[in-house]
Amino acid sequence: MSTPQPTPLGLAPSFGFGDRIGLATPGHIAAARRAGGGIAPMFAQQSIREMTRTNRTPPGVMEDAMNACRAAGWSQPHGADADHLKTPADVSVTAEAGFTFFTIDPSGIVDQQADDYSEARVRELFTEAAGAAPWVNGYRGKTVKLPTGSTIVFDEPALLKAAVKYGRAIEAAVSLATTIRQVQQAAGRDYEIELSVDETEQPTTLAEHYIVADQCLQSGMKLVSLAPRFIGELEKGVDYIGDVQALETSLRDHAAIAHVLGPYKLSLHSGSDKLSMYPALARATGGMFHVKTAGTSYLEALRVAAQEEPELFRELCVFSRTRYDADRATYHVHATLDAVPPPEHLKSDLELQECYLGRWETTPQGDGFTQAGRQILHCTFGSVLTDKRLGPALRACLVEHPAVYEEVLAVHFEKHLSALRAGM
Ligand SMILES: O=C(O)[C@@H](O)[C@@H](O)[C@H](O)C(=O)CO
Repeated sequence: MSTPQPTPLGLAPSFGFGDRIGLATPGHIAAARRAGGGIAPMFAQQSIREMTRTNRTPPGVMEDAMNACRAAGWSQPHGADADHLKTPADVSVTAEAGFTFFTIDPSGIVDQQADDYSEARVRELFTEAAGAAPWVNGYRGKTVKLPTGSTIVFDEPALLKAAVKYGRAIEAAVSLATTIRQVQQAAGRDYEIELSVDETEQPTTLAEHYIVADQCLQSGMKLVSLAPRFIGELEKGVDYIGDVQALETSLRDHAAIAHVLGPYKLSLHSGSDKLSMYPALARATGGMFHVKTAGTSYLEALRVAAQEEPELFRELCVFSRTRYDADRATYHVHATLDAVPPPEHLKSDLELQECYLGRWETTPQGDGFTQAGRQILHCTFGSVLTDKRLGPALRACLVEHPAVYEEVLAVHFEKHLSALRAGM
């Protein structure tokens, strides 16, 4: 059977295999096959931010994924995620390339300081924000009792803060969704939308989630998935940091909102390596989840270099340290350079690999990653891949050892998918 074009996956449990280099899809397919189905894959997934950093294009990302799918004889439904879209131009180039899952990211317009303002300051700012939030009166004094037993109270402070924090962001998201609808309808192509508000400093409250989703749905947005900022720390390249039991309780409340208003899926961004929370996510959502990963496939590419060309890996670690403080700017990470020994202090190649990539614990909920080393390598992917010597050298290493890259990815992502299935 031939490989189908990407298609909307609807409410099926789904998993995004972001590939920043363009050589990871064979390993992603191997993992999906070993895990035994039940979770629909998105092999083509890149954000505009990633493609800018790696000098790749939407058509190139799509071509790399589709070529690998055809070569592997992939014949099942699969999606394609145009990730973190902010402008109509982002929509045009990704829609034209055949993406079908459009992730709208209004985080640049969200007032990130809103959670720190005093009530007086919020009232002051609301006078300017009110125009973008005509919906405030519609919620005033309302309460919503969720099937979980939690109650959302739309009191004045919550409403005014939501208006200040998300008013303009909701407007921008609705506008971009309209562009997506117009572009796809004109081309006669189906599509689905995710709204990503995960990249905020503070967790998304239940009231904020309810208002943002309700307003987007009332606008006619084809919302299939929403990514709130969950409680705890969901940092790049490392496992979940926080109380997983408390997280599961919170996930149940967010999932209840998605069920009452939608239904739509809850989406986990920065999903790489968060295996300790995967069963909770699957349980709390009743399987109505999307998990998005990308950095971990890049880190596993570095693992191939560590195993097959240790001198190259050592050079990549040294170079990445010089770029980390600049490249970390748009990512949620805590690592600092002094948190991990410089490579010159780690004479053994194995010690260097374990220190910068971590050892996989024996259990799927591996928590033995070396957090700082992984975050330094994770955030500097763009600098490495566009470096005139190191980028081609890493690609050449992967091209020379395709079976090794495929196997490390298959093992790595089978554990990811098995941890999700443990909660289904
Ligand atoms: O790094 C990026 O720009 C994206 O891959 C991520 O932000 C993506 O949305 C994600 O959460 C994958 O971990």
